Amino acid sequence: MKPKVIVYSRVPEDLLARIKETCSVTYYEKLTDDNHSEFMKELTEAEGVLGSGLKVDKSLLEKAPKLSVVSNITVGYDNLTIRDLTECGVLATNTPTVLDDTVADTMMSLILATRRRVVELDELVKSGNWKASLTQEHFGLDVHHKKLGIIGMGRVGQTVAKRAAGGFDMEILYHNRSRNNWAEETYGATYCSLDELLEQSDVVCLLTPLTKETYDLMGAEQFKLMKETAVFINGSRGATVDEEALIQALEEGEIYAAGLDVFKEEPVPADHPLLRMKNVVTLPHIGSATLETRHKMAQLAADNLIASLSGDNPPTPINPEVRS
Ligand SMILES: NC(=O)C1=CN([C@@H]2O[C@H](COP(=O)(O)OP(=O)(O)OC[C@H]3O[C@@H](n4cnc5c(N)ncnc54)[C@H](OP(=O)(O)O)[C@@H]3O)[C@@H](O)[C@H]2O)C=CC1
Ligand SMILES: O=CC(=O)O
Repeated sequence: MKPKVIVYSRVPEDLLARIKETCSVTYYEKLTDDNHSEFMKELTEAEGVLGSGLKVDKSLLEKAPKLSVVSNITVGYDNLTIRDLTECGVLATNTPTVLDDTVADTMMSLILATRRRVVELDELVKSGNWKASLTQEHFGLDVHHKKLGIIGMGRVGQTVAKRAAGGFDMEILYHNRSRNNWAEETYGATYCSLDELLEQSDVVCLLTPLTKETYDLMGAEQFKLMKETAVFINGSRGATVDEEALIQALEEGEIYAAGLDVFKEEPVPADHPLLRMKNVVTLPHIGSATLETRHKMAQLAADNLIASLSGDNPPTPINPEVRS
């Protein structure tokens, strides 16, 4: 008999068909209040779940006694309490690497948009307010030959460094808990303490996972260390930033601008103060959202699910010790 799985996010048709070859699938394009009770009922029989964002911890695992794999269609896995999954013998998988280039492109777009005021100037032109040659008050700041500080020099961070160093002649600084020799040798990246990075960078790009350690990593103290001409870019998770402190830093001119792909509450409420600021460029958490990359991520998630359920080692496990 085919194992029962729940796919709880929208996935491309060809991949859904592939999963159906080996699994009996209950499919929800997304989880809503309307399908919640049906989903919870299906979960009691499910051996696998695949999608993005479902919070999985002990309380959910108690209601899913047959579950053996949770396949995330994301690289970040702050929605999963890995200790609980491992204790219950449930494999967790994610989708690293296949999205690095696309997410790095998104980060570059936020860097360029904030420093060169792309969105603000687009609005000026479209609103009919371009009446004469622009003067200094509308000029932006350079990106090329500036210092880029990457907090979280991992797979995505390195891919941003590649673009910034190779294409924009930027000098790369970085902060991790441990040294990244490869980034140092390949991109000439310099390891710094967090404070040094904040003090020296013209662009600060946050790309750590969300963990207990990185929750509110950027707060009032950190923004005060940044240059008045520096921009802050967040591609990690909204909860790595104290948004009140960010608003204050922007209002008081402690930093020049911010580019945000992620927010503490998503979707961000329409009346959020950050959305009223000209020097804030926002995106709706679409770092990896191109058709090509989202297909690759869903494919890897499907490979992880199918391999795990057939007793094979999945390509990208988070807690492989479950199988040893
Ligand atoms: N906006 C979007 O759409 C996307 C967002 N993301 C986010 O980006 C994150 C990073 O992805 P990826 O690059 O693949 O992950 P990696 O694990 O490859 O890189 C994460 C980096 O963060 C560093 N890090 C972890 N904890 C800390 C800390 N407390 N202080 C400083 N540095 C830290 C790690 O180094 P060390 O261990 O040495 O500290 C590592 O270099 C994801 O977890 C996700 O949250 C990813 C993809 C898309
Ligand atoms: O936020 C996206 C991810 O893949 O993580």
